[in-house]
Amino acid sequence: MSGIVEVDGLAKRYDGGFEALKGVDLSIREGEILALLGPNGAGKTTLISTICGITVPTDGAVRVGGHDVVRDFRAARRMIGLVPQEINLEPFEKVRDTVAFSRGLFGAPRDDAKVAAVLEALSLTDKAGSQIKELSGGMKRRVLIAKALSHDPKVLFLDEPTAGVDVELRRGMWEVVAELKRRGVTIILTTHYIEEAEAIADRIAVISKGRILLVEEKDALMARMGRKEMVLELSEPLDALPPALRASGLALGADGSSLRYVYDVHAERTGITRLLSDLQAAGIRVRDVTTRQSSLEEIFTGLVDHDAREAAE
Ligand SMILES: Nc1ncnc2c1ncn2[C@@H]1O[C@H](COP(=O)(O)OP(=O)(O)OP(=O)(O)O)[C@@H](O)[C@H]1O
Repeated sequence: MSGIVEVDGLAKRYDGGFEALKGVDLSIREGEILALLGPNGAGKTTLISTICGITVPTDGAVRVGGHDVVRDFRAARRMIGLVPQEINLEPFEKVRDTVAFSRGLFGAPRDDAKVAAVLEALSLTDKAGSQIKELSGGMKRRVLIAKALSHDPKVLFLDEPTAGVDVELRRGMWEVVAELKRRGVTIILTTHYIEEAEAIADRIAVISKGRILLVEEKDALMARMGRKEMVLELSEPLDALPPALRASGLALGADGSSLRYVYDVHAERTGITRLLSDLQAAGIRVRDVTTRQSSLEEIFTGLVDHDAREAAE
C-alpha cells in the first residue's frame, strides 16, 4: 500500500555544491504521526521544504496524495499544511482574519464555518476576535497551526513545534497534535527533543547528514530500549568469574571490582533473584547495585555517532 506521502531517492544539492539530501526514501502512512529526529544541519528542513514543493530536488521525486510535488505542484500543495518554526504573524490582525486570509491564499472559497471549526479544534474560539498582539506565545503557535489547517490539508508538517517553549506549553502542544491526529490529519514533525518524539510519535525517523538512518515504530524501538543494565560493585575484586557463574550472563569489569548484567525489563523473569542467590552461594559480597536503562536518546546518539565515524573512515 502506498503512503499519503511517498519520497523516492530524493537528493538535494544546493548551489555551491553542498549535498543536503543524499537519496532519501520515505513512505508516510495516512493518519500517522511521524517524528523526524536529527542533529543540526541533518537536512530536516530541506526534506520538509522539498516535500512541500518549496525547494526543488536535484534528483528523485515526491508524491503527496498521488500528486508529484514538482509537476503537479498546486494539487500536491493543497493537500499540505506547513507550520514554520518562526512566528511570523501580523500583530494588529485579528485571529479570525489571519486564518481566513491563509485559506484564501490556497484559492479556497470563503468559508466562515470552516474557519470557526479550525479555531475550535485549536481552542482559539474565545480569541477569534482578538488581535495577535494580545495573545500569549502558546496561543500564537496555535494560530500558526490554524493558518496551516485553514485550507483543510490532509498532511501537516510542524517544524520544531516546541523549540524554546517551556514544559507546560510543550505538553499543551502535544495535546493539540494528538487531537489533530484524532481528526484524521497525518502529522510529520521535526524535533530536537527526543522526549517529544517519545511522547507523541507513532513512528520515528532518524536523519543524519542527508540520509535516513532508521524508520521504526516507536513501540518497537521502545521494546528494544527495554533493556536495563545492572552494575554490582563488589566488596572484594575478583580475578575471574567463578565457574558456577559462567552461564549466568554476568560480565566481569576490567578491574575485577564490578559485575555487569543486562536484562530485559519486559521479560516475565529478569533472572535477578536467581543471580543474587547464585552470587551469595558463590560467596561473592556485593557493596552496591545500580541500574540504568538505555534510552531513545542513547539509541539516537549511538546511531548518529556511528554514522559520523563511518563518514570519517
Ligand atoms: N539555501 C542553502 N544553500 C546552501 N546550503 C544550505 C541551504 N539551506 C540549507 N543548507 C545547508 O544544508 C544543510 C541541511 O540544512 P537543514 O536546514 O535542512 O538542516 P536541519 O536538519 O533542518 O537543521 P536544523 O535542525 O539546524 O534546523 C545544512 O548544512 C545547511 O547549512
